[in-house]
Amino acid sequence: MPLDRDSILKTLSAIADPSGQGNLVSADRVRALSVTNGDVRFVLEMPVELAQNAEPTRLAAQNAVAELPEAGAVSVVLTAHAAPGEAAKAPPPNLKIGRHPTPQAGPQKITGINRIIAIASGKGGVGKSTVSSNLAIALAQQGKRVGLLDADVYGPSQPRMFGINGRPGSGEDGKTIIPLRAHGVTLMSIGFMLKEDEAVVWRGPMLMGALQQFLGQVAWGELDVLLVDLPPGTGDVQLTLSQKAELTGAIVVSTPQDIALLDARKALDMFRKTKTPVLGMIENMSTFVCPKCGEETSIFGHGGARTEAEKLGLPFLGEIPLNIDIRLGGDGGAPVVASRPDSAESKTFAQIARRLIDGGLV
Ligand SMILES: Nc1ncnc2c1ncn2[C@@H]1O[C@H](COP(=O)(O)OP(=O)(O)OP(=O)(O)O)[C@@H](O)[C@H]1O
Repeated sequence: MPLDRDSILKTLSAIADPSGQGNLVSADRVRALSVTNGDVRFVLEMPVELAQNAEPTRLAAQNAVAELPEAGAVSVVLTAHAAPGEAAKAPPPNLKIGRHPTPQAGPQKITGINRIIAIASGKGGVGKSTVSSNLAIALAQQGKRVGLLDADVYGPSQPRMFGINGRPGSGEDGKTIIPLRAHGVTLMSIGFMLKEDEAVVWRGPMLMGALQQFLGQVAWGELDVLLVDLPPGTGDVQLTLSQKAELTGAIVVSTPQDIALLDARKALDMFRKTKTPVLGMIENMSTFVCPKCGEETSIFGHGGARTEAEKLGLPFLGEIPLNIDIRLGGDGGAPVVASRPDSAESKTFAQIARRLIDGGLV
C-alpha cells in the first residue's frame, strides 16, 4: 500500500483511544495530517483530562506510522484543548459580536493579564501570524502563561495555524466567552465565531465593539502575557487596541526588503502617535538555507530590519529564516515550535522568547 493519508488513517485506526472507547480515528482525534515526500506529521487532539496521560498513545501512533513502508520522519504532536467537544455542546455565547462599543474612559488594565503585547506589521503577508503563533508557544514552553488574541478580523489565521476548528463556549452568565487552548496557549480568534470562508465586512465602530468584547468578555484567566495578532497596516483595530487596553508595547514584524520596511516605518510611526512603546523589530523570511546543499540565499535581502531598528534606536529581537517547515507547520495546524521544538528554526523563536523574558518584557 502506498504511503498516503488513507494508509496512515488505517494504521491509526488500529490504535485504541485513551478514552477506552474506539480508536484514534473513530474518536476523531487526528488533525492536520500531512504527508510530504514520505515525511508525516499530524496532531492528536484530546480533551485536557485525556491528554495528561496520552503520551503512550502518541508514541504508539508515531511508532506505528514510522513502521509503514516508505515512511520518512514522523512527527506527532499532542494538543490538549479546554474541551472543544464540551465547548461545541455548550450553548454559544449569547452576544452579538461586532456590536457598537460601550463608552470607556481610557485604556484599561484587563484583570488577570499582566502584560499585553501587540504583534504588528506595516504590510500583509510578512508572517506576522506565523511569528505570533510560534512566539506564543515558545513563551509557553519557557514556563509563561500565554494568551493569543487573533485580532486580524479581516483574515483570522490562528485557527488554521493552531489546527483548531472548535467553537468557544459561554460561561453560565451567557456573556463570558470561554477561549480554547492548544499547544499550551489560551487562544481566541474572531475566526472561531465565523463560518469558514465567511468574510467580515464591518465598519469601524463594529470592529471596535468586537475588539472590546474580546478583551473584556473572554475568560482569559491569569496570564503573564497576552499577545495580540493585529491585522496588517495602520487602521481602526490598531487604534482601538491602544485606546481600550493598557498595552505593554508592540513588536513590529517585517521582511527585509525596502518596500516592506517602508510600510513597517508607517506602523512604527502609528505606535509613536498612540504613545505605544515599540519593544523591538523582528525580521522574518530573513535568509533561505537550501535543505539540499546548505547554501544560504538572501531571497528578500538580509539585515534590513536590523539596520532599520538600529537607525531608530529600537531593539532588534531576531531574524527568522525562510523555511519550509515553518510554512508547513503553520499552514498544517502545528507550528514548528510545537512540532519540531529542537530544530534550528524553533531555536530562533525560543531565543526571541528568552530575550523578551530576560528583558523583563514578559
Ligand atoms: N519564515 C517563514 N518561512 C516560510 N514560510 C513562512 C514564514 N513566515 C510566514 N510564512 C508563510 O507565509 C504565509 C503568510 O504568513 P502569515 O499568514 O503569517 O502572514 P501575515 O503577515 O500574518 O499575513 P496577513 O497579512 O494575512 O495577516 C503563510 O503561508 C506562512 O506559512
